[in-house]
Amino acid sequence: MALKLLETADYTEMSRRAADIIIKEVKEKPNAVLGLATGSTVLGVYRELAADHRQHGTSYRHVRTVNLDEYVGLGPDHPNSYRYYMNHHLFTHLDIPLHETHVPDGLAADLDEECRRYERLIDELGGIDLQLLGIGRNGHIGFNEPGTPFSSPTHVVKLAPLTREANARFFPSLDDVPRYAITMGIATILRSRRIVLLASGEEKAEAIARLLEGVVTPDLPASALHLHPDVTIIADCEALSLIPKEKRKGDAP
Ligand SMILES: O=P(O)(O)OC[C@H]1O[C@](O)(CO)[C@@H](O)[C@@H]1O
Repeated sequence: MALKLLETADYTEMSRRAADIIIKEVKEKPNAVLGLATGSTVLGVYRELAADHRQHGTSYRHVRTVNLDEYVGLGPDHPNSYRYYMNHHLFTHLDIPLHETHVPDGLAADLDEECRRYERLIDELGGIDLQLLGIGRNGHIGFNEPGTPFSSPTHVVKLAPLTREANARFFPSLDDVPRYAITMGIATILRSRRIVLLASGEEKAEAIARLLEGVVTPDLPASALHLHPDVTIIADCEALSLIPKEKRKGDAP
């Protein structure tokens, strides 16, 4: 199945287009299950959702959310935990009940059981209607690093050096970046009914070029998306800078 590719002029337009898709989903299905991501790329989307909620009153009262991942060892009060990030950047700006928002528990005593609980939770919610994804420079989605089997459910992962280095900008030093995380697996992500992947900036150009080459391999975790029937990639010019112009419109190979 072909991935749909939407090129945008810049980060702002990328964020607006993604927010529009989410807002439409929530209007059509007020109790939608949204799969959410963290990182820098999606921040603009969350700003757009917050602004739309303030200005137009789109309601999230019946929406449920599940986040992709969380660092092992960081709790909700830690400013670098993904739970803290989500509360701070999105949930407190919407009318969504906090108990309907879910992030893996990075402090769980039994991490394997936490992974199993998270899988059960997603099933009990009825599955993910719309999953938002960023992409790592090495092509990771969630924290599924190169080599992760496509059949993987939610699991504990040892973070790749490149990922720890890329995320060190949020921490006092590289040493403070956790070495492990819990992440939805690739199989978990692929069970979502619809997927929207965002990419912005030149540092993502290589990963996007490899993804659009169309080779499906665990060396590039995002390439698993070629196996899904409904994926839209929204990428700005810089993220598409390694793709010839004539190949940037419509369906990717
Ligand atoms: O948007 P960023 O900060 O480049 O991160 C890309 C991806 O990496 C992660 O932050 C994990 O490292 C994902 O959650 C995110 O989608």
